[in-house]
Amino acid sequence: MATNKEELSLLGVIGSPFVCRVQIALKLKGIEYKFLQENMANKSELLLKYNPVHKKIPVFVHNEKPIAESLIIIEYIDETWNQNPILPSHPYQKALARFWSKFIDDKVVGAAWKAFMTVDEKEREKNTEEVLEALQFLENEIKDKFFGGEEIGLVDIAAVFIAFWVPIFQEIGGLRLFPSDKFPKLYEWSQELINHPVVKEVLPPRDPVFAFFKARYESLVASK
Ligand SMILES: N[C@@H](CCC(=O)N[C@@H](CS)C(=O)NCC(=O)O)C(=O)O
Repeated sequence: MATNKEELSLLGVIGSPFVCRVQIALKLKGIEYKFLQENMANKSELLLKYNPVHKKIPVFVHNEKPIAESLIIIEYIDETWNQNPILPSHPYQKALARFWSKFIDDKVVGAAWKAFMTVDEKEREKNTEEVLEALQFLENEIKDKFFGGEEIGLVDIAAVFIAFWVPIFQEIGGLRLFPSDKFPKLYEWSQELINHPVVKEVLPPRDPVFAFFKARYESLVASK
């Protein structure tokens, strides 16, 4: 547990899947922290100071020491606070968890975003195909309730983007990014995840997130 001496803060915005990942990890550990709301249209001095390389959120700050990149932050949290482990202890299982969470960032996040944020039909199709191909690997990978087994682990946290954000992009963009008939196991997993009490508490309310991305999509369509 964080002691009184620890100063913990998280720079982020509500509605970011990467920030949400860190919030899930902190909640699973039962760690209290201060949430510092960032303004992405006018990034704060603090963000530029703490993440001068990427200038992105989330940034987790532990006693004035900043850490960037959601998956790296989660590993740091897991190594710093032992309760409710997020990564497996066995080196091989740990390597697999890292492999699949990186796979989600490399193969799903970018392609899903590109499929959604374009009006070019060819781009949509190409990126949708990439997402479907990647999701098939994940569909084959689920053996238990969660990727982490009976409990939520690193891959589940990384994949919250698939469970919560991808269906929003799918609906707004009229895409077939995450069809439940094609990925029944992944769909069932996604429902378990978003209804898990910890995740449910941390997830942003769907309606404003939906409205935010819809407005972005409509302005993209209008600009073409
Ligand atoms: N790989 C990073 C991605 C973080 C990211 O893309 N954050 C977005 C918000 S959702 C951001 O800060 N964007 C600001 C920018 O690109 O200037 C992570 O996992 O933390």
